[in-house]
Amino acid sequence: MSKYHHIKQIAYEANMQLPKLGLVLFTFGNVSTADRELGVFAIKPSGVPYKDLTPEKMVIVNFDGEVIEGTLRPSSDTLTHAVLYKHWEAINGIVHTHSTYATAWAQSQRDIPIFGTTHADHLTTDVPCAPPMSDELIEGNYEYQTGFQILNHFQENGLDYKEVEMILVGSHAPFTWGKTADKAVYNSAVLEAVAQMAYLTEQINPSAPRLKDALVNKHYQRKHGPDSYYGQ
Ligand SMILES: O=C(CO)[C@@H](O)[C@@H](O)COP(=O)(O)O
Repeated sequence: MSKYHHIKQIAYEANMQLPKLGLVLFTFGNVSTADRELGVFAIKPSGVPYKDLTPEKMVIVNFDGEVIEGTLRPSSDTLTHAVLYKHWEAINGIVHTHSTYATAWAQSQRDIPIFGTTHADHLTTDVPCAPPMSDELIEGNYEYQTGFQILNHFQENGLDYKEVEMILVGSHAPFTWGKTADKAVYNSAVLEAVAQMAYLTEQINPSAPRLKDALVNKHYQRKHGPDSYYGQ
C-alpha cells in the first residue's frame, strides 16, 4: 500500500462531500489535503467526474506543485493549492468550488457584506474578494499567480488566514481552507449559504444595513471565544 494512502482517502472523502452538499456540478471543483511531515498533499485529478473518483485516483504533489505519485494529471488548480500550503503552514485542507452564489459575487468582483448573524458566527469581516489579475499575470501561470493574488490580498488588507478561512477570487470563484479538509469543506458550504443570504438581502432591500458591531462580536465570540467548543 502507498505510504500516502491515508491522505488519498481523506482527500477522496472530502471531494465526495462537494456534490453531496450541492457545491459542484460535473468537474467544477477540487479538494486537497496535506501531510506536513511528508511534505506533500493529495489532490483530485483534473477533469475526472465525481462519480468516477476513487481514493487511488488522487494525485500526490509536493509544495512546489511537482507530482510525486499518481498516474492522472493533478487538478489544474494544483499550483494555487501549493502556494497556499507553502506560505500558510497552519492549513491542511483547501477547497475550490464554483458554487453558484459565491461565484456570482466573485464574478461581480465584490466583497460579501456582513449583513447577518450566520455570517458573524463564522467571521467578523466581509468575505474578501481579491481584485482580478492584470493581463500580464494572466498570460503567465494563472493558477500559480492566483495563489499569490490570495496571499497578497490578505497581506494588503491585514487579514489573518487563521480567522478568515475563505476568499473570492475576482472574475473566478471561491477558495476556502482550514486545519483539516473537512473544515475547508464546511467553510465552502458556509460561504455558499452566506453568499446566497447576502444576495437575497440586497434584492429585498438594496439599502439593507450591515450588522451592528456589537452583534458581530457577540455571535463570533459565542462560536470562537474561550468558552466555545472550538475555543477550548
Ligand atoms: O476553475 C476551473 C474552471 O473554471 C477549475 O477549477 C475547474 O474546472 C476544476 O478543474 P480541474 O478538473 O480540477 O482541473
